[in-house]
Amino acid sequence: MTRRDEQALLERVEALLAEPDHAGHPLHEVLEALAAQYRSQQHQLERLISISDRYQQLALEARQVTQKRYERSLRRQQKLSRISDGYQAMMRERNQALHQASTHDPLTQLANRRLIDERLRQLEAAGRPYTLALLDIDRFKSINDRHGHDVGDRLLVAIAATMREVLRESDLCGRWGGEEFILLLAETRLDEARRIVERLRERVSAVTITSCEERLSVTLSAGISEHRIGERHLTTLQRADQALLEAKRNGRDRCLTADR
Ligand SMILES: Nc1nc2c(ncn2[C@@H]2O[C@H](COP(=O)(O)OP(=O)(O)OP(=O)(O)O)[C@@H](O)[C@H]2O)c(=O)[nH]1
Repeated sequence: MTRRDEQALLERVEALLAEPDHAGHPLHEVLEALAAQYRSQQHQLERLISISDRYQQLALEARQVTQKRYERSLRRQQKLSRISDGYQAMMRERNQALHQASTHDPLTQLANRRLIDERLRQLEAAGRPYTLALLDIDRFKSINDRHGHDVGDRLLVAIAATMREVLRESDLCGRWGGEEFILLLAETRLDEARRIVERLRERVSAVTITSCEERLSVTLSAGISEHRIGERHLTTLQRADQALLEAKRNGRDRCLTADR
């Protein structure tokens, strides 16, 4: 029976009870008590339902407040983590830039003396074989004197770019001084190093830049030395330097290996 049916039945009972003809009927009193009992129960049930509805409403509101608070705090955390990510990325970039600046030459972007020194020490400590070459641009002063320092700089940058192109990933090329470069060829014997440096010398001599409609190019002299087991890298460097001096004395635009 639905609630509506129950209500209709109760109304019928109450209507019957209200009829004067039924007053004094033996069932009148019992039925009246039953109807009153039913009304009271119905009232209590409605109160319970209303309390339960209010409780559910309160629980729903509490859940919504908690949900909103949670979403607000989540948005705040997401914003904080975006700021922190951005900050970390900026720090990473700055660290990389600092590392690049401390290990590379600002003009040519080649490795600087500090990085080359570090690699030489590492190779020496690890006992790994290597050959190194010192390369010096020939008569570079005359380029600066005739065309100015800026043109000299452009030529240095073009030469450095060619060196990067010619060399293997594993080779390290650095700017050793003003117009002097160094190559560090790990796991490379003297003969192979000589071939590499010769190729580099030819490629550098083909590099040209234009200044006042004049095409400028230069040549390179190089001294090559293979590291000997147990010797300090400074000694290897000194031999390469000697070979470079010899190359200059012998007319430049050439590549000499140190005596073994
Ligand atoms: N443009 C420019 N010139 C530089 C730089 N560093 C050094 N130099 C110049 O390089 C020239 C080197 O001259 P020198 O040492 O006399 O040697 P060179 O004229 O190359 O002659 P050789 O080495 O004997 O063949 C000098 O004029 C320096 O000023 C630089 O960063 N930029």
